[in-house]
Amino acid sequence: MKLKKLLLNSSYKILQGNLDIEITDIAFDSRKVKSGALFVCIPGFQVDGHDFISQAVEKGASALVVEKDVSDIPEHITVIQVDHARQALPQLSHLFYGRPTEKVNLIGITGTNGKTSVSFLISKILSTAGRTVGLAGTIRKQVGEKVIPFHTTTPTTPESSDLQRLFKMMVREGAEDIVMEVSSIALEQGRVDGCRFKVGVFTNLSPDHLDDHGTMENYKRAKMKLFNRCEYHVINRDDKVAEEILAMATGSILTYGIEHEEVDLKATHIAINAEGVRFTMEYQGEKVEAAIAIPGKFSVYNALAAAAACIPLGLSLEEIAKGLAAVEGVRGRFENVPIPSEFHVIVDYAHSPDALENVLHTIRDFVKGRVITIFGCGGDRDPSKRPLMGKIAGELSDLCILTSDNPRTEEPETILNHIEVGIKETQCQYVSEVDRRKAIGRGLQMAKEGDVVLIAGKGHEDYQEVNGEKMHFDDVEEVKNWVKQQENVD
Ligand SMILES: CC(=O)N[C@H]1[C@@H](OP(=O)(O)OP(=O)(O)OC[C@H]2O[C@@H](n3ccc(=O)[nH]c3=O)[C@H](O)[C@@H]2O)O[C@H](CO)[C@@H](O)[C@@H]1O[C@H](C)C(=O)N[C@@H](C)C(=O)N[C@H](CCC(=O)O)C(=O)O
Ligand SMILES: Nc1ncnc2c1ncn2[C@@H]1O[C@H](COP(=O)(O)OP(=O)(O)OP(=O)(O)O)[C@@H](O)[C@H]1O
Ligand SMILES: N[C@H](CCC[C@H](N)C(=O)O)C(=O)O
Ligand SMILES: [Mg+2]
Repeated sequence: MKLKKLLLNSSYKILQGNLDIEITDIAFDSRKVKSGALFVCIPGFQVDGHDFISQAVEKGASALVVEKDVSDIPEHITVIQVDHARQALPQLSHLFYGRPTEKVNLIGITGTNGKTSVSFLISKILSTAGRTVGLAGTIRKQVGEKVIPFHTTTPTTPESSDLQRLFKMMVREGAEDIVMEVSSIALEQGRVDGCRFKVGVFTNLSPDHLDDHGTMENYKRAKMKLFNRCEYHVINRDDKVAEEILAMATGSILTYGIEHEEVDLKATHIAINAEGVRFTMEYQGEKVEAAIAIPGKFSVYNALAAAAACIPLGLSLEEIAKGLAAVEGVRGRFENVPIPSEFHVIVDYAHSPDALENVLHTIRDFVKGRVITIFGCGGDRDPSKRPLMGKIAGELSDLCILTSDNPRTEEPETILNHIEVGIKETQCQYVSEVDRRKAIGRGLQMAKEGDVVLIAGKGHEDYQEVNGEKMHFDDVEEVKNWVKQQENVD
């Protein structure tokens, strides 16, 4: 595509060269530049893309988008200057990849907890109804049955040009609907600018990512950015910030909830047990029985969010209930690990105070024996959540084992000390064991008939990140290995 066409909707200054050149690719990482590419220089949090111009040129870039003044660029390279390179990238990419989001129903989910779960539920409902669905989120990116390979460091919501490329690929593979998680960081950085959403879903808001956003107010404002670019807004009206979102919503509104009197989609007659939840879905006077094989009140909320998102896509309540019934669970989300023992083991991705509290309440509702919680908190992430999670785990468990969860560049012991501050406010017995494998072994060893062992924080993750290195580690696999070891000892 000609550079001139790519710049159609942008304001820019030509520093050198001409716009009548063919662009074959868009890159924001100099290491991935291909011959004929447009290299967009982004000043990042770690390094500055402008410092890698010579590498991009060596690799064959034919044009640059910069926001700073640059010099000594070879004459044959066209250089365009914009105010904000990261903000220019989505618009350029949207045009370069042929406006893919205008060819599908794009459904975006934002909120502190439940994005991955709700996106899986929506995708299951739509695929059960016979539609081809694209899915982009934390666990994987896929279209239909095809998993799209991505580097392990790719964020939940990829950078805008990766995202638009992914959308194009999904459209080519026949996707009619694309369901994606939209993180607050992505909204803040404009990664979804240029996307046209058919439906935007808000699940809930509770403290997390305060290291990135500074205050809850900023965090909330970032989340709200999804709701000025959607045709339909699906809002959890039981959440305390729902009214604020409703007040600024620009499209049609569909609310859901359990407690609030005035919602469009309501769950009543809720029955929760260790296997899952059953409830009645009520919408505009119509009632349908629904069930989903993931326990917890939060599962009812996730099912309602998914159901409400599918209504503007033309699905009936019966089709929605059929899709929910087909859900077999989501990897690492309240995942029951089958073991030949008289106690239960649950692996869950709860890594925020609110998520941990929800999961532990759910377990408390059905546990016959004790609750043994094994968890930690991520390094280089919001330290304010550590004592809060310690307190919640202490209040709702009989025994806690504090351990490592991606310490990254921090000392694992320091993180555990922060968690201890909160757990010490409770009566709960606890031990600290930085080695997660040993911690899991210890928890399982201590478990007796009727107990539930919760291994929280890593869910689907298959690595432990220490000092920039990701080593293979999988909580479910660890439990299975422990079982094998016991069998060998016996
Ligand atoms: C904090 C954050 O948002 N980081 C993202 C951000 O990085 P950055 O701005 O710091 O980039 P940088 O490393 O300083 O590099 C600046 C520029 O120079 C380029 N570069 C760099 C090196 C080089 O040799 N050549 C080169 O051209 C880079 O490609 C980049 O364009 O932009 C990068 C390019 O898109 C992302 O890969 C990176 O995500 C990192 C992997 C990350 O950890 N992100 C997390 C925090 C994240 O986004 N998480 C959210 C939230 C998850 C949740 O909801 O819980 C998510 O959506 O996943
Ligand atoms: N609706 C909900 N409300 C509160 N907690 C929830 C909800 N849904 C799931 N959880 C809890 O939060 C954890 C993370 O859920 P999920 O992965 O769906 O959220 P997410 O928003 O995608 O998280 P991330 O931002 O890390 O990608 C689950 O393992 C569960 O413990
Ligand atoms: N999207 C979250 C995931 C956290 C998962 C937890 N295991 C951790 O490493 O803190 C983040 O990157 O902050
Ligand atoms: Mg997620």
